[in-house]
Amino acid sequence: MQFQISNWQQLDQTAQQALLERPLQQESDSLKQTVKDIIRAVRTEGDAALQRFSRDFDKLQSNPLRLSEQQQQSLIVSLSDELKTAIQIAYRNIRTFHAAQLPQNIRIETQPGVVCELNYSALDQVGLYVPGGSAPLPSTVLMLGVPAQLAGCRRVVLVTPPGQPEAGDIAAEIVYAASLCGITEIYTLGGAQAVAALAYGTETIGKVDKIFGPGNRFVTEAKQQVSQDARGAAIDMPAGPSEVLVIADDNANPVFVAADLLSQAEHGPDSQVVLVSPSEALLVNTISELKRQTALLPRAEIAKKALSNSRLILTPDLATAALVSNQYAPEHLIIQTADDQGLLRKLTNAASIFVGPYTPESAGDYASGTNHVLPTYGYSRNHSSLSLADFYRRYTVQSLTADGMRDLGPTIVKLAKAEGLDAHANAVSFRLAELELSAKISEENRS
Ligand SMILES: NC(=O)c1ccc[n+]([C@@H]2O[C@H](COP(=O)([O-])OP(=O)(O)OC[C@H]3O[C@@H](n4cnc5c(N)ncnc54)[C@H](O)[C@@H]3O)[C@@H](O)[C@H]2O)c1
Ligand SMILES: N[C@H](CO)Cc1c[nH]c[nH+]1
Repeated sequence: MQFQISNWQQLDQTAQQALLERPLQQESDSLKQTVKDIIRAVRTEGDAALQRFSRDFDKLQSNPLRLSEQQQQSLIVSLSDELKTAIQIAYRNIRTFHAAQLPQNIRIETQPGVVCELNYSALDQVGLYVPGGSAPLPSTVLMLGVPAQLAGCRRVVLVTPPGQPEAGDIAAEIVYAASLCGITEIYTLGGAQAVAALAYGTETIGKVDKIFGPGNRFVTEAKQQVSQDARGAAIDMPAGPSEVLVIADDNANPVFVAADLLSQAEHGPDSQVVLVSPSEALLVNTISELKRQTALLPRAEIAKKALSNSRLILTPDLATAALVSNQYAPEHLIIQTADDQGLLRKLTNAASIFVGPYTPESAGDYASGTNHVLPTYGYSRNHSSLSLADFYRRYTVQSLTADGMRDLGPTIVKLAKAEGLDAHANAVSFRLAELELSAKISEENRS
């Protein structure tokens, strides 16, 4: 494994930009076409296409698609009590953090007789994508299932690729986590074809309103494509291959830093890990640790591929390290420095931040309570981490009394005329005329 330290100050702007590019951007055209073809096939052939893709990509000779209640129960009983307890603790913390995010309806009288409301209502049908190509992720079930349960979505569908192709089964941990979240509609299906099935529906799988969840590049691209079609489905965010940026100085422990970098490198070959430091010694010591720890990992081959896309960047100081991080806009940002709080104030673009030597990213990945579904590819510049609010739709309600119309009407007429939209103006002025007439009639009746 070869590692190279790049000196930020010695690079010109173009080289700095190139250093912070994500690894997969160059193959995006062929990826788009592959995914487009898969979506088209699912839309035209339905379940038959799902069976074909399950065979081609997931080595399933035939896919029963829906996991029966009986299969779910037998998977759940196969799980050890210890693992069930760990999943329950994670469920509890995630639920506590998300329950505190309950959105509040607003009702305001903006001026006398003019009442405006902002209301939240739970999305009706949601699809949860739980990755399973490289490793089954029951933690992702909790990150998606807990907010769907708290919001009270009527239909919650879970799709995940089969972990054991011979059996066609999915991991027992996934089914148990789903049961805690009250989810029973589960399909053994992954990739772009699962996203297409959720967005458009097939003979077996009913269409949903919004699709949530992370996934590899095929899943992420499919989500983007279906969200651009009005007949498709909304999506949460582009949550693709995992990435982490660590800012560490001389105070950091290279053993911890290397372990944190590897925790994301082991996700998949297209993950990216970045270390930014003003300390050359820390960079050099972390490289030794990366080599030592990688050799001990069961997923060493995957981690090595991801590490070939890694970046080790020497900056003149921590302030520059913060600028590099803001430019990269990482999904996860870990800071381990002598002045974590001071640095925190300079960090603008990161989806989830982990502060201090005892806060590994793994805490948020599994059990602290925050959501691990996060924007990647630099989208943390303008997208947020998943929260309870994402499982609702917002809508407004308004009501004007006659007095409210009398007061506000002339303003609306002026604005509509200024835009040259006479029908808009008429909708108000006809009412104002009617109000004036009925006022005149009551006046006459009184005298
Ligand atoms: N950003 C986040 O919030 C977040 C959270 C958790 C995981 N992740 C990421 O999710 C990803 C999970 O990826 P994964 O691959 O393990 O599982 P996955 O479930 O996302 O993808 C597996 C599916 O990809 C499809 N596929 C594989 N090769 C294909 C090909 N050549 N052509 C078409 N389709 C193909 C198959 O249908 C397979 O079922 C990782 O990259 C991980 O880093 C991200
Ligand atoms: N690191 C992933 C988010 O990018 C989430 C995860 C699941 N399991 C372990 N980690």
